[in-house]
Amino acid sequence: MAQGTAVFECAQLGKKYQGRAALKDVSLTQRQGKIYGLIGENGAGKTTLMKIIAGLAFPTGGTFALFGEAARLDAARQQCGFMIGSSGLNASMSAAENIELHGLIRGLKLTGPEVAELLGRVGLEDTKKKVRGYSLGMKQRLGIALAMIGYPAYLVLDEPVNGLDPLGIVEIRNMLRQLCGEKGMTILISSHNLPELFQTATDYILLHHGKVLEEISLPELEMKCKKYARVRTDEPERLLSALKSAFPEAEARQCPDGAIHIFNCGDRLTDLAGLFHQKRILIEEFALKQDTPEQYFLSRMRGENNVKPA
Ligand SMILES: Nc1ncnc2c1ncn2[C@@H]1O[C@H](COP(=O)(O)OP(=O)(O)OP(=O)(O)O)[C@@H](O)[C@H]1O
Repeated sequence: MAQGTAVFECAQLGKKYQGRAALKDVSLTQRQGKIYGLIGENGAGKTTLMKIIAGLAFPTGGTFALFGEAARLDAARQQCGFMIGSSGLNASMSAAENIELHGLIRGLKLTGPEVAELLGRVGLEDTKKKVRGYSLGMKQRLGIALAMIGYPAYLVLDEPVNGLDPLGIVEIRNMLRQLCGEKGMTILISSHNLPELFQTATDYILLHHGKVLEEISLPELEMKCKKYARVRTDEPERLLSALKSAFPEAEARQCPDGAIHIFNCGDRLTDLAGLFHQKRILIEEFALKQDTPEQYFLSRMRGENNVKPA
């Protein structure tokens, strides 16, 4: 599959449960070879979107396609691997037996070395131990291995690092990035572990109350997380006007608490302070700040807007 080909596309996708909207007008395109981080608060609609992709829930509005196929979705799903909710582990079987069984369900008769390779990728030993004796982290690793059977072109993982210890999280992150590079897989991951997700995903989708609030690539996110000046004044219009003439490249964002965040002013903070002094604009707060990706998404969810200097 060519780099950049659309793996998943949806338009105005909606889902209502008993009349209550879980997804509203979601339009997205996910392209081959990228790792998408799906972010959102509890109840934002992340699992619902993944379930629709997997065929475990049905949309009540809109359209979607997998690998360009909107009609024969079952066939398209043969190229996908899913870990959503309880991953269908058989507690009375070993990890290898679980993989063999799920392989057969998917029409694949896996060889011993293929099973061992999958177990190795997720850091599980090929023991006879039954899954019922596994820790949460081991079950999680096995769930990821089951989704990876046959190395699908599109891997959808709901909270894959949930229950893993810090070392396990790093191992799974490295493994997913390796798979993406080595096999050209496209991966969709939801996670509440944002610092971890920011080290894994190449692109981010922010869901909020069932809507896509933002789609952003890692370089764009890094740009958004650059340094800014936080200024508070009771003369915001005069400040924005002075800013426009002296710093046309500056971008100002008004926060709900009344403060103005000024981006693209680089290292010219002293010039900025000098400008406000010269224009006799009373400044109550003036500080140099830098958002983390987490703070950036939180501020988006709180509804902070960009305002152009007037
Ligand atoms: N089977 C269902 N029946 C009724 N309502 C549901 C069902 N599944 C989800 N919902 C509702 O749909 C909304 C979105 O839920 P969803 O599980 O998709 O969110 P989420 O972003 O995955 O949340 P979390 O981070 O808590 O897993 C929530 O309000 C939830 O209560």
